[in-house]
Amino acid sequence: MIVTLTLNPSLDRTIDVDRLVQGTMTRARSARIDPGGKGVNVSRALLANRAPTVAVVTSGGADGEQLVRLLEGDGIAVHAVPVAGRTRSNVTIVEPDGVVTKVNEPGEPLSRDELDAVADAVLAEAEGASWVVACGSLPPGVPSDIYARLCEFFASAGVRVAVDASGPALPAAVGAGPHLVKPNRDELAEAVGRPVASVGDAVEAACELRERGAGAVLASLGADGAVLVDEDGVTAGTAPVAEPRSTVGAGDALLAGFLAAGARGAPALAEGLAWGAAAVRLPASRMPRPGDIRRDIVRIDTRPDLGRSLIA
Ligand SMILES: Nc1ncnc2c1ncn2[C@@H]1O[C@H](COP(=O)(O)OP(=O)(O)O)[C@@H](O)[C@H]1O
Ligand SMILES: O=P(O)(O)OC[C@H]1O[C@](O)(COP(=O)(O)O)[C@@H](O)[C@@H]1O
Repeated sequence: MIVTLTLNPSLDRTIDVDRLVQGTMTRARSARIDPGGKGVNVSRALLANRAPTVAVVTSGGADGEQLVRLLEGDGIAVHAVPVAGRTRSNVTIVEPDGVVTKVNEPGEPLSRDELDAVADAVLAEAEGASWVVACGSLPPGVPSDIYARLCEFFASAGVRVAVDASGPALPAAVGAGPHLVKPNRDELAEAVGRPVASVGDAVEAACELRERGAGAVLASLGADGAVLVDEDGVTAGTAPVAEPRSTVGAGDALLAGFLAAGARGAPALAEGLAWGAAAVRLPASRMPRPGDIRRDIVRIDTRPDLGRSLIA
């Protein structure tokens, strides 16, 4: 069982327009609403591929109720923690040439009691779980070490923790020794304080996060695929997509596939890449089902000296 935690879930509103012109009224060609937030997407991808999962989410106001209804309608086991603040909406505007403009609301603050209620929910669901996966931005006012505290708590409980975070929450979590972190290129660069332009830069930065405490680093690199740096060394892979539809949720699908395949080594990386590529071929933040996933396009490099060759 994989328990996901989304402290800042969202209704993901995807709007297709012919052309987005700032400062003008544009009539949309179509629009859709999906349940969102990074942990939510991980659970959505896992469920779509029949991997057992529970999504722990905060839920506030009518939008929070709609989020829970959408998830339950998709058959996802949800542990919703009621909160006073309204659940946010994240808007993605897509133009025919593939240009995507995304505006994410910050979300509403959580009170101390609400954070305690979330902790109790995760604790209850984590009983017997193989992973707790904490993903996404933190609502305003939530301490940036919240994921770190989760890592410390579950380390003593023998439950593995994966973190997909941005900003100060990522280095704080790394220092608490998570089993796995899943930064994208920008998050990796921010965590090490230098650009990550090449795959070699990503490997070097991932090695630094391991030295600082992370057990394994699954670094996603957009169209350049992903690299995995763990106790077995460095593995890199790609899964090219000729006509990307939407990259929203691709990182979450990559993480879900990696976890579903055992979260270690080349086979798990390959599965994550296949799920990530499948998500990119789908519109909005649709998560791939078994029929969407193509494993033949995945290329994995497992040369033993790969790390040195990429960094040199
Ligand atoms: N343009 C693309 N072509 C092919 N695969 C892609 C593309 N964009 C993303 N992916 C896949 O999705 C994964 C996650 O994408 P990325 O943008 O790095 O993460 P995030 O969504 O977390 O920012 C990548 O590792 C890759 O496997
Ligand atoms: O594209 P990614 O990084 O896989 O995640 C997509 C998800 O992240 C979100 O953009 C939220 O991200 P934040 O929590 O960082 O604001 C959601 O709208 C969307 O469901």
